[in-house]
Amino acid sequence: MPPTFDNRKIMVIYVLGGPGAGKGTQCGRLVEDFGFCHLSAGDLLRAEQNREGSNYGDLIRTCIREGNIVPMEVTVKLLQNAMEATLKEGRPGDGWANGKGRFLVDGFPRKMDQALKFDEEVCLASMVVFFQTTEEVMLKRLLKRGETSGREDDNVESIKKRFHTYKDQTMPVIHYYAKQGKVAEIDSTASVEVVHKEASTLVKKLFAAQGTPA
Ligand SMILES: Nc1ncnc2c1ncn2[C@@H]1O[C@H](COP(=O)(O)OP(=O)(O)O)[C@@H](O)[C@H]1O
Ligand SMILES: O=c1ccn([C@@H]2O[C@H](COP(=O)(O)OP(=O)(O)O)[C@@H](O)[C@H]2O)c(=O)[nH]1
Repeated sequence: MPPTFDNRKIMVIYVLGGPGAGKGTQCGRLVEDFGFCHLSAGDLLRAEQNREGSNYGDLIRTCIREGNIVPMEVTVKLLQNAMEATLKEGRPGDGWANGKGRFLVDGFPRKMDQALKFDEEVCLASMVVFFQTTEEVMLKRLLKRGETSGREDDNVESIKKRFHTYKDQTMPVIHYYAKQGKVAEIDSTASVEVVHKEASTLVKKLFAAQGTPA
């Protein structure tokens, strides 16, 4: 089966990094700069978990609390549906009309099976932006976020499990795309502003290389 989306019309950038590395924050800033559609796999899963009538609520809740990866079929379908809905809506004037669009896919793929399935059945990513910092920094940020996020996984026990899953399952994905020359690494230890400048420069370079207007 050919991929659902045509890479001549769709640009996808994967945004990866450990839990609390700053993926969501930086995606928000890049949306302001470039008008991307920001799709957070974690947010889509949490919305599905809370959707009345969902068959996956309990499965997603348990996986998230335990820091495990939800079976790929669920997440890939949610992303695919969200992309289709966005493209159908269209946002003329923002590079979205006529089935064209650009997406920041945040926190995905975090396991090899997801990466292979999305590449094969949905579309290829142009680049992986990889936010890298220490576990110490991530732990501190997540505990602070946990004071207000209401997230069931922003506690020490779940965070430790998420770190383990990240090293065990997600780092191989980053190595896989690095071998394809697609990974751009950014040290996200610095302030939001400093990290944002670097991320923004990277995206501009990608647009220039692809002949896409910023
Ligand atoms: N560069 C930064 N410096 C300090 N705090 C940050 C920075 N980037 C993000 N944060 C904060 O750290 C927490 C985790 O960031 P978030 O973007 O949610 O990470 P992720 O999506 O990678 O889990 C949030 O509370 C956010 O406000
Ligand atoms: O493709 C994905 C993305 C997220 N998750 C689950 O959602 C949780 C939270 O992910 P999110 O990206 O929202 O937060 P982060 O851990 O990066 O802070 C993860 O620990 C996983 O349990 C998943 O199963 N598959």
